[in-house]
Order: sequence, then C-alpha cells, then structure tokens
Amino acid sequence: MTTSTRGAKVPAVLVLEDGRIFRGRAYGAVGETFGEAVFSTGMTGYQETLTDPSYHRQVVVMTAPHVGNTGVNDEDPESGRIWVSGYVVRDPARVHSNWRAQRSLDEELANQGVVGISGVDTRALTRHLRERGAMRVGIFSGNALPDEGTMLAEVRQSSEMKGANLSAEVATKETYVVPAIGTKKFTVAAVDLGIKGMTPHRMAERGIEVHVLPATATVEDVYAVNPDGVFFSNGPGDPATADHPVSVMQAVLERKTPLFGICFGNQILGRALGFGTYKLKYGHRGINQPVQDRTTGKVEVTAHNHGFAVDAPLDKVSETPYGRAEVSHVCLNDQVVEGLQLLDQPAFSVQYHPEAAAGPHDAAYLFDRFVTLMEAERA
Ligand SMILES: NC(=O)CC[C@H](N)C(=O)O
Repeated sequence: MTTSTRGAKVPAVLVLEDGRIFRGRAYGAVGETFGEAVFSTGMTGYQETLTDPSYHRQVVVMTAPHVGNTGVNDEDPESGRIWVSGYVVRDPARVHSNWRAQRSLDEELANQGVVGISGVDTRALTRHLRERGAMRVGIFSGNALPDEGTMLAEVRQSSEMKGANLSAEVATKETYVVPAIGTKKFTVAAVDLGIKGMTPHRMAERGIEVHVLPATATVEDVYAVNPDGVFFSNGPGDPATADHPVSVMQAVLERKTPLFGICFGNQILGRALGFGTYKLKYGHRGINQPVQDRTTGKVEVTAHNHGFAVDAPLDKVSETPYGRAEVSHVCLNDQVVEGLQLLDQPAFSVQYHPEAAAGPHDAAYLFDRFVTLMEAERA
C-alpha cells in the first residue's frame, strides 16, 4: 500500500474551447497540454485506456468518480506508453491497493510526463461535452498560471481532431512477429494503425502467427509475408485522412484474401467500399456499450473507443465494387454502424473492440469468425 500526495496542492485549470472553465488540482505531471476533450464511461480498465494508442491527442475525462484505486502494473498496458494527451479525474485514490500494483497512477502519469487534473466535477463536464459535443481543451497546472484569456486563446490555436492523420505517429516503425501460441495454423499480416497489444494476442491464442506491419506498409509488404488473412487495426485520427490504408485494403479486397478490421479498420473498410465517414457528436468510449449482431439478433455488451463512424445504410444491402455489403452490427444506444460484412467475399469488420482489454469478452467470437474465413479459404 502506497500513499501519494503528488500535485495535491498545485492548482490546475481545465479550459474548454467554448470558454467553460473548471478548476482543480494538478494530477500527474505539472505543465500544460492540449487535445480533444472526450469522456470514457469505463468503471475499470484505466491502464488499458491510458495506453490505447487510439487516444493519441485526446484528453480523457473519466466518468468513474474514483480513479487509481488499484495502482499501476506492468502487465496491463496495451502499448509501450501512455498515449492520452491529458487526464481528468474527480477523486484520485490517495491510497492504492492491489496485489499486482507496482506504483501509483499519479506517479506513473508524472513519470511519463502526462499532465492531468483532479478535483473536477466530471459529471458536469461530461454533461457539457454530451450537450455541446467533443471539443478542444487545455489543462494548465502550476503555481503561476496564465490569465484566462491567454489560456483560451492557446486552446483555440491547438489542432483539431477532424482532419488529423495520426496513425504513423503511433504505429510501429519496424515489422515484428507475434508467434502463435501452440501449433501455428495461419499467418496474418496486421497493418498497425495504432494497434492495441491484446489484438495480436487474441489471434495468437487461436494459432495465428501475426506479422505486425507499419502503417506505411505497401500491398507488396502485406503479401511478402504470404498471409492467410489480412487485418487492419484500431488507431487514432480521422479516417477521412487514411487514404493509404484504404488503397492497400482495396488491393486486398481485389484478391479476395480473408480480411478483418477493428475500429479504425472498420472505418477503412467503409471507405474502401465507397461509404463515407463522419464525426460523431461526442463518440463512444467505455466498456459498457450495447451492440446488436444483426445476423443472430444477439446483443453484446462491448468495449468502444471511437469518435468517428461509417455512414452506411442500415436498411438495405449495398452494391459495392467488391460485391454486396451490409451493416452487420449496430449500437443500440444510437443506431450507429458498428460492423460491416461483405456477402460475396470473406471480409468483415467491427467498430468496437472484440479484444476487450479492458471490457467484457462477449465479442471474442469475431476472432473465431476470422479463423473460420481463413479455414474456408484453405479448404
Ligand atoms: N479506436 C479506434 O480505432 C478509433 C478510430 C478513430 N480514430 C475514431 O476515433 O473513430
């Protein structure tokens, strides 16, 4: 059990681009940071949230009121570092206690230079974002802060999420291989647009050797690994900017290689098929979102982290250059497209996170579906 009072007495201010201001105390590193203000409704899994590369350039507000209780360990991160650009909590744990804990959350944020703020009325902030939409934000902490007008001007000069092309900033620069666990059955080329560590692990558990390729990988790079299937990962930024992975995916669809995409990968499949993408008002982030599989009618409780979505018709099968396609999954909160599948070739994707980490495992069957497509191709 460790106690920490780091930053507890240093003032901090959160300034939204529309001029609303919340005052609190420094949490984690002291300094200033900018990003898109978004909220996550996950009650658990803060380490996985912080280290998900899809949160690059986002300031995450936790709706769970008490954060940090179980400290930080070196097993749960989804990547090699924290990616959120800022962190907002109401009541940080002063005492953490868990058999796996190695240090406190505010120590970890400080070590990694992540500026946060605590003591914020996160319920009021979340309601504000829900009503006005996700927007730019700045967190400023320290004993001598700029005046409000200066802070607001800095927030309004910071970059927007719409139009941001960020995959190359978070993805691996070099290809690496995640070996199959047990007998190797298949090889998959996984295009890393900001991949979470649990995703190749879920494939490895099913006998897949995963070659994780940089976001800049070409069609030749993909086929150089002689893949049984091709995967496109989650990742940060605006899918409207992802022209390169869209063209690589179109080449994969041409060849009818089994294809699976998660989150950003679903948006890329949407674009590859000719659908548009758009920015949601405030997005879906958390581990408690109800999604219906429209093929089976079953409802899954699922993990989400997306601010954009695919604009595809829910009520009809669409003709695309790669055959017929339909919306396979839909979010029951707001009818947003949560999955796509092709009817004439082995390709599908989901907007949410079947790998969980954090979150329920209801959607793990989608990895089995990918295996089934690869088996059918081989038969
Ligand atoms: N987790 C993801 O892949 C997110 C995809 C995209 N950046 C979005 O916000 O919608």
